[in-house]
Amino acid sequence: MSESLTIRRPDDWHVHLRDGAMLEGVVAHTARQFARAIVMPNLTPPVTTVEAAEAYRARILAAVPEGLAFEPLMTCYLTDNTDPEEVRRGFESGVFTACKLYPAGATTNSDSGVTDVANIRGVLEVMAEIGMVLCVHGEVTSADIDIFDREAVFIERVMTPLLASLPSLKIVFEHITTSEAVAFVESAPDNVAATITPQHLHINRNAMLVGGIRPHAYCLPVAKREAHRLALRKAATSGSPKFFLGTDSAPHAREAKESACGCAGIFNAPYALESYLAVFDEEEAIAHFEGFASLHGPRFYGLPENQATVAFEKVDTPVPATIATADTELVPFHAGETLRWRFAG
Ligand SMILES: NC(=O)N[C@@H](CC(=O)O)C(=O)O
Ligand SMILES: [Zn+2]
Ligand SMILES: [Zn+2]
Repeated sequence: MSESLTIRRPDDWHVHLRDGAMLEGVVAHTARQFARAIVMPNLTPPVTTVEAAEAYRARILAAVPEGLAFEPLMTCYLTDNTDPEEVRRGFESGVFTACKLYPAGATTNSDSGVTDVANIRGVLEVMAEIGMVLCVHGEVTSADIDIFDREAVFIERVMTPLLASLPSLKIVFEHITTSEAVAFVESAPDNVAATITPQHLHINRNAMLVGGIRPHAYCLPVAKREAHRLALRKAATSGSPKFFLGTDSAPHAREAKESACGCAGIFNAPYALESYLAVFDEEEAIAHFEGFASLHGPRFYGLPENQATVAFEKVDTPVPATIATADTELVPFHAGETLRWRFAG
């Protein structure tokens, strides 16, 4: 008998499901493992209205294979012109679960993002009043700041002043990649939490740059030095309710990644839970896996825990080199490797 593990069904608190043929090709990977997911709004055009979010939610649900119970939780893409009353209406009608702050120009499809948080002050005040979560891509975009420093500088220039001026706002510092972000979240009050991706627990910047440039290890925020990876592993496996699962699975067609100007994003959805569980196993912290994957997120968002359970078996699980969609192929995270656990559903 192989070793096995059963936990409450997890949720993914940060995922890119895209649209059209890509959505059709990727959504089942997420829906198979996760009960709910916070769906990122960085489509072209971005999801900025209640109406657009309702239509996108319907397209997602239509693409989920029959028999899978999956609830997409929609987010509102904030721009300099977002109307606070649209946000309130979307939250109160149950369409928007959170708002997403992309600093303009920080990442994929962030051109319509926010140029200065002062421009969304009215929106943030309404969010604090109604208890709505702000999801943040935490990187500055100034040309004079080195790409490896952009998260740490964001804490000083944006996060700290924002929290000081609106101390009750619920903030998720997403896909954190630095020890500075870990320390910031640990020392902040309970209304500040962070998501951590599988890739930032597994790889440092060498994985991207040593022995040749590896576009499939490139995402934003970019992987940092080993010391940061170790800080992230410690935080994720600590049992602290401030850290929870958010894959940031971000599929791009193979040819868009393997290019002279390759897109940022790692497609980790197919083996997301196996990838996280490997880390908890290596850190001898399997007892904290359920909290990270299934309990801390709903607690932070004020949503119920899932009732269903999922099981894992400790058996070798080879990850394919590529995964086909209708019109392209995707290279998954861990392509060609063997993971030690298998998600058994
Ligand atoms: N993480 C990434 O590298 N890319 C994401 C955007 C994001 O989450 O920043 C994408 O949409 O491709
Ligand atoms: Zn991001
Ligand atoms: Zn993302």
